[in-house]
Amino acid sequence: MSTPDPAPPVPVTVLTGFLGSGKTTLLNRLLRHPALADTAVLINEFGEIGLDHLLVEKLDGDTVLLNAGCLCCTVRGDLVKALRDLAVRIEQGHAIRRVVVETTGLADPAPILQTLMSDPLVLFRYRLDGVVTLVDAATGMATLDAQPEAVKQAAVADRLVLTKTDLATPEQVPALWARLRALNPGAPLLNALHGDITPGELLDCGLYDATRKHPDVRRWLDAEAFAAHDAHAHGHHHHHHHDVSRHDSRIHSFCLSFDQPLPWDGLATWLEVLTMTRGENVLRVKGILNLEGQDGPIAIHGVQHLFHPPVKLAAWPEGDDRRSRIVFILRDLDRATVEKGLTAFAESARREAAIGAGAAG
Ligand SMILES: Nc1nc2c(ncn2[C@@H]2O[C@H](COP(=O)(O)OP(=O)(O)OP(=O)(O)O)[C@@H](O)[C@H]2O)c(=O)[nH]1
Repeated sequence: MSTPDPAPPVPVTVLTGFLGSGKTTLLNRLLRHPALADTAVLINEFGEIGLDHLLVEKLDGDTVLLNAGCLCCTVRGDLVKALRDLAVRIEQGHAIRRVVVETTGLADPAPILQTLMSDPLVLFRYRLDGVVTLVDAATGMATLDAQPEAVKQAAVADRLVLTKTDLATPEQVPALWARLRALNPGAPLLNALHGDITPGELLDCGLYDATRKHPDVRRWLDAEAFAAHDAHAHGHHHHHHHDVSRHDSRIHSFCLSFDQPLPWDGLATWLEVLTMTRGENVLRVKGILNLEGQDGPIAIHGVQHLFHPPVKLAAWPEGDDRRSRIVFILRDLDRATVEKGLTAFAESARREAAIGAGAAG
């Protein structure tokens, strides 16, 4: 008798955005939607008394308050515990099809993402679906100027949502869009007035969904968006060069693509060196790889010094695009340095393999 297949991992959406950017408002609206039936909400509160959980309507046994402050390890410990407890309830037959983690406005999303990549039980039961970052249209510009954490939240997002456009001036919105686009070319820019948004725009943007036939790479890692942004930025170089703020200019978001299959040895060694030496500046890396000696694509995903175990995908993306594409969101590390390092490690691994083959033959 065969054992039944384990339940598919539950998608986790991380909802972030600066203080008062409208996270609770949006979450309340979303939770009313049928697409979010059976969603468990975890709220990571900053401060002694969590008020947000009182504001999340439909509060029931599946809303857990993580009253942990913003110390990274405390947050991680509590989040692991909450996710483990939830996993037990799922096992007992409790219908939970999705998890939303609402972070405090001051939070760095990195430890939350890392939790989803490093705890064995969490890795088994859950998959990161995406990071949704809310930006207040009226105050967003000033917040991005003053708060490096807000810049980081916007840079690592899979979906960017502009809120409170009704309070913004007609000039503020396009200026903010341009700034967010420059920080994070790959994330679709959406609008939510008073939290009103279609769930489909925010959810299911992850890649690790084994149930899909073709991985929806474009939803997960929009390499074309980076190319379009590069072309646009170069065309307008002289116009927006001068108004890039100090925080923004530290962030480098770009996509490298490789036509030839890459040697895993070289790439893995290089990633290890990168995360060991510059881990705190690796805000996010995600990629789909065509590796030498592998038939199918491999997905990689990392945050700071932690990488999710590489995932073998069942098929190449639609259109059979077999190029390796890696998106980098880095601080104080530019494209040229990364490209040079990666290429050098790949070439050296190829040389070693050739020598090894020669010696063997
Ligand atoms: N005018 C306007 N107000 C909004 C909009 N979205 C949210 N708000 C209001 O903005 C305030 C803050 O919204 P919240 O949803 O509490 O924001 P939050 O991000 O959860 O706040 P923190 O938990 O403090 O970080 C509330 O008074 C909302 O009613 C919008 O689109 N337009």
